[in-house]
Amino acid sequence: MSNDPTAATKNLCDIIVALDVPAKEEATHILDRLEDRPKCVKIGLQLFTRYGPSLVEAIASRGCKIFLDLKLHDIPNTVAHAIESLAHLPIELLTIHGLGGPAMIRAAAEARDRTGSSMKILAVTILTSMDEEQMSAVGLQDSPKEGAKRLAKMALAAGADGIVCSALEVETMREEFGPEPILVVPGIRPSGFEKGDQKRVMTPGEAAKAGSTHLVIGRPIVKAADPVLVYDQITEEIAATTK
Ligand SMILES: O=c1ccn([C@@H]2O[C@H](COP(=O)(O)O)[C@@H](O)[C@H]2O)c(=O)[nH]1
Repeated sequence: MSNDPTAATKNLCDIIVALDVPAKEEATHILDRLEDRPKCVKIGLQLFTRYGPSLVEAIASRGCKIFLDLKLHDIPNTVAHAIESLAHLPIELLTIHGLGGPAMIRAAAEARDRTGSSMKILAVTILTSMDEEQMSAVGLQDSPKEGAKRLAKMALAAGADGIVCSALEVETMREEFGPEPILVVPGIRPSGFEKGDQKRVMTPGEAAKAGSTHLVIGRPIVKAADPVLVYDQITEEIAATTK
C-alpha cells in the first residue's frame, strides 16, 4: 500500500476493490478469483451491516488491507464512540463524512489516537454521485470542485489523514494541500464502462496520473464477466500512464 506520503509525487497508486455484493460467499468468490492481486479491499455498508466485524477480520486474515467505508456522520460523541468500538479491528482506512464538521472530525481523530489504533481517517468531501444540481438540492451552492476543496481544507485542518474526492478534483487538491494527504478516489470508469449512478468520473489512468493515492473500483471489476481480466487491464493502464 502506498501510505508513503510521497506516493502521489512518485505517481504510485493502489487499487481498492469495492466488495459491493450482498453475501460474504460472493465476496470470497471474487477474492478467490482475483488471487493475490488486490492489496486492499473496501467493505462498505452492504456487507458490514449484514456481517459486522467478523467479516473485517475474516477478509483481513487473507492478507488484504481493509478500507472500511462506513461514512460515519453523527454528533462528535457518537462518532468517537463508534471509532472506539472499531479500534480493535485490522482497519487500514476508515471514512467519515466531511459534512459532519470540524468538531466531529477532531473527535474522530482523537478517539482513534486514544485507542492506539493506526487506522487512517478519511473525510468524504462531495460524493462522486453528486453534481451541481444534487448539491444545490441540499443547499450547497458552490461547484463540486469548490465544495470538495472547501471541505477538504476544513477536514485536513481538523485532523483527517486524507480525503475522498472525485478524480476531477485531485489536481486541485495536490496544488492546495501538497503531496502528503491520502487521496482516495472512487468514481473510476475504464473507458466503455457505464457511469451508472456516478456523476464525476475518470478513467483509472487519468485518475492515477492526477495524483490519487488509491482508486476505489467496484462494479467495473466485481460485475465483470472476467474480473481478473479487467483488474489486469486496469493495472496495466495505471502503470502505462504513471511510468
Ligand atoms: O464519494 C464516494 C464515496 C464512496 N464511494 C464508494 O466507492 C465505490 C464505487 O463503486 P463503483 O461501483 O465503482 O461505482 C462504492 O463502494 C461507493 O460506496 C463512491 O462511489 N463515491
